[in-house]
Amino acid sequence: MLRHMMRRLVLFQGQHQQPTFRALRGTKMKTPRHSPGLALSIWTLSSKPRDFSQPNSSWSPEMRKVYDHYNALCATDPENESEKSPWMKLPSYNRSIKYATGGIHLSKLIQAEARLFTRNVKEQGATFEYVVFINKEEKSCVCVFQSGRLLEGAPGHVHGGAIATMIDTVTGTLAGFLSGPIMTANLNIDYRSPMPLGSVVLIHCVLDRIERRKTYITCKVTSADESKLYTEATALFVSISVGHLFGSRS
Ligand SMILES: CCCCCCCC/C=C\CCCCCCCC(=O)SCCNC(=O)CCNC(=O)[C@H](O)C(C)(C)COP(=O)(O)OP(=O)(O)OC[C@H]1O[C@@H](n2cnc3c(N)ncnc32)[C@H](O)[C@@H]1OP(=O)(O)O
Repeated sequence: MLRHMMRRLVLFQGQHQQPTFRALRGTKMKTPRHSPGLALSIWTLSSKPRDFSQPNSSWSPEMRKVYDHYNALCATDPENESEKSPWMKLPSYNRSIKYATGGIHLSKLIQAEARLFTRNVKEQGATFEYVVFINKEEKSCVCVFQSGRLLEGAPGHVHGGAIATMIDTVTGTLAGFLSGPIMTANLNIDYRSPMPLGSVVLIHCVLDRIERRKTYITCKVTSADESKLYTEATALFVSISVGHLFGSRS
């Protein structure tokens, strides 16, 4: 019975509205009989995932203002409907695997009820509040990020590891958007000035270049008005087969 249910699972990538990783290398995939939202769940969690990129009451007026600005850029101009905006807002879920088929490693992951690191605290505003907007034409993205009280490092300021987490997440999101399944191979960070805890910052990322399996992204973190530079980074992502995550190197 369990095996039958497992076969009906489909692998999801959290940052995209549509399932993108349809197949694990070496495993046969079946389309679920029901739509993902209606499919039987083998765990007790809601089958309708929460989109964390929606505004919530923990957001400061500044966070909301910057979000509204980029969200408006995503809208199609009503006077020129044939021209689609290059901007799009990415939805964000707290689990990358929702319905998946696979072997023992994958079922262990499910049993562990894995959650995305940046979205695993229920209390809104306590840790990472962020939304990523991608510009498809420019191969760039901007993330609006509000740090919460549980991310303190130096007194009153954001922990360097939390900043690195956000840089990895946003550069990785852009690299994944452009190149498909990837993993971080290298991340270089220069912390230029301390980031006040609770502040709203922008994480700007742009594609530098793609060489074979390597996608290079550059990143700058600034204040919301872009007058202050907090952090600079470069990141290298290497394209992988999804099987790489489950022990296969093919
Ligand atoms: C399916 C994934 C996506 C899931 C998304 C789910 C949705 C979730 C939603 C939202 C998330 C937002 C996004 C988050 C993103 C964060 C991602 C992470 O943090 S990943 C965790 C940290 N990273 C690791 O644990 C990697 C560990 N390392 C490895 O597995 C391997 O070393 C790997 C894959 C990086 C490369 O191994 P090889 O065997 O496949 O390939 P080789 O041949 O070694 O390298 C290929 C090329 O890359 C260069 N290279 C490799 N590592 C390098 C390095 N450290 N520095 C410079 N070059 C390197 C090599 O020299 C080679 O270059 P030449 O093609 O020959 O020119």
